Amino acid sequence: MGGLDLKSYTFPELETAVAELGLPRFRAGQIFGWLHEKRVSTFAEMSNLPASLRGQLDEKFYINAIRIKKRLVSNIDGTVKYLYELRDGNCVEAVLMRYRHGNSLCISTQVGCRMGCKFCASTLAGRVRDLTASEMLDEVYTAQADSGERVDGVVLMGIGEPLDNFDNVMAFLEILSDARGLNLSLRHVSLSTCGLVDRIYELAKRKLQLTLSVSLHAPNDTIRNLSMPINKKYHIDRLLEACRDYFEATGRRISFEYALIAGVNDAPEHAAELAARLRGMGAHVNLIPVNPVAETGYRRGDRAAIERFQHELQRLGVNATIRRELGADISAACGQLRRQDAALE
Ligand SMILES: C[S@@+](CC[C@H](N)C(=O)[O-])C[C@H]1O[C@@H](n2cnc3c(N)ncnc32)[C@H](O)[C@@H]1O
Ligand code: SF4
Repeated sequence: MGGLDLKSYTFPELETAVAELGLPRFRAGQIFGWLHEKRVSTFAEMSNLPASLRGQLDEKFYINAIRIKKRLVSNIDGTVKYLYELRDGNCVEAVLMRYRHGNSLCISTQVGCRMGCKFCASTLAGRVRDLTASEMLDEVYTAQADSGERVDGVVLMGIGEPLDNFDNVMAFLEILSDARGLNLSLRHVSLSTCGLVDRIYELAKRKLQLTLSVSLHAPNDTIRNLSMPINKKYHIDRLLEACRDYFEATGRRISFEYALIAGVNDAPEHAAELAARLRGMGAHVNLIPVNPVAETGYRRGDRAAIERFQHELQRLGVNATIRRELGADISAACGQLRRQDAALE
């Protein structure tokens, strides 16, 4: 087995690799199909390739695979949380959610996270490494194979900051949406970021059809500085400027995530401040009652406070919804994912 990760190659990269091996171009299509349509795990299974070529591939490349180390199923709503073990023994989590309009998989993009948001379990032990494109693809392929159901949408909202792993995430999206593979339209993909401004400009240039979600969680710098260290580098005004640029460049509306923390950011005046900042952006605000993480000490307000916040935003002309909670009994909600099984720690 070779040392190069063939499943992470985009189709054009695979065409180049095939040319370098002195092979005819059509081999690239065959190999890509085996990896991303039929999703085989060994070169031996690529039955329409000559044995000599399979041997050649095996010498130079490997086919990534991940293993389900643990699967938890919610008794409330059937949500499934997977603890996946990667080739090097590191673990990440993914969550399969079933909605009326189809199945959505929330995937991890890094082993851990270095962004340090105070309310988030994924960052508690820092960042170990980025995930490769093939590992992100395998989160999807493995959930599909295990559940026997198609994944209709993917959200990059698990462990990690996707824009801190930019190149691998871009390769992942290219392969995921390739018609020769899973062929999942980027219109069914949401990428969530804590707000890496430079990368938002970079992403805008690509004009992808995905939905960008920005984790805002505060109406001003004073509050945001307390819980999100990234805000010290990119203040809210700079972040929202990048969001406006993104909207203009792509025509895609941005969704803002706002986790309501009791007594911190959930007063009606915070809603008014938020509405004033988002005016004219066609923005959608997703309100999330902050999820409990033992180490954080943050608590959510009661339902009435959350609804009051939503109504205030709506009254001021900002579209706002309250996120439906899935998998509450298996710690599968936003910010509760870890790179180790909490029960095993
Ligand atoms: C875990 S992050 C991963 C994606 C990216 N790093 C980000 O921050 O947007 C996904 C979403 O969960 C939110 N989140 C983190 N901890 C949370 C908590 N305890 N309660 C509710 N949402 C939380 C994040 O702010 C973000 O909107
Ligand atoms: S909320 Fe996102 S960026 Fe912040 S620590 Fe968690 S995973 Fe990282």
